Amino acid sequence: MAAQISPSILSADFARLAEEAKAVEGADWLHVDVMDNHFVPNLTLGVPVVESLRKATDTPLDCHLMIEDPDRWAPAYVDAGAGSVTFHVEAAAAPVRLAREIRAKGARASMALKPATPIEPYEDLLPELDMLLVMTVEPGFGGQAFLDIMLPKIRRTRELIGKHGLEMWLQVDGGVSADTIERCAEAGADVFVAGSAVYGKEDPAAAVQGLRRQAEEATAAASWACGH
Ligand SMILES: O=C(CO)[C@@H](O)[C@H](O)COP(=O)(O)O
Ligand SMILES: [Fe+2]
Repeated sequence: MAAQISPSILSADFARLAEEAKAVEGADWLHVDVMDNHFVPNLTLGVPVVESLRKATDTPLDCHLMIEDPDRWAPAYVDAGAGSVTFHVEAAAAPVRLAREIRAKGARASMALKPATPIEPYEDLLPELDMLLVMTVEPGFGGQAFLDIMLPKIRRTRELIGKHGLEMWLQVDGGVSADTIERCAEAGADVFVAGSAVYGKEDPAAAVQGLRRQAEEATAAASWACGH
């Protein structure tokens, strides 16, 4: 699968969200960070904003829920028009039931791991998911430095996906930029969230294309992608 870029609107101007969403058309996804000031110490947006964004752009919405009780709220984001819904395993009471519900409602189901959460206890859940998100910063804020110490977890997750012969995607989120995206791709990521590295640039659409090119070149040279 080709590398996919998902610009995070957390780094956009919230007073001009429709324009900012249009500024990255050509991206594979638009990453929407939902924060509730409980699961993370920051507050962003909710279902009504996602409904409005859905009407403002043709780019599919990749909703990253950093909220408590995703079991209750995640289905509402599918109804609001999200094409992919990511919940945090640390917050979910019943991750398998929730993933099945998201899929049954017609969206891609994805599960996120904070930096201190290992992948190994969740190996058996992977077939229930369309994507696994390895956080490469502590969730809560854009513009943080990439955590290199997450690279081994990305590698181990890619190995598990290969071991089970799954088609699922592996997303990285946090500090992904022109300086770090190649390391992520080499380690096995194939969906890249980038906030400040896209919206912090003069030409966000060109930044998306540049990141995609770098990721694709690094993937082509990576051993995990041989035969893909
Ligand atoms: O989920 C989060 C932060 O919790 C991210 O999606 C950030 O919005 C990414 O921003 P950058 O680190 O790329 O600036
Ligand atoms: Fe995110």
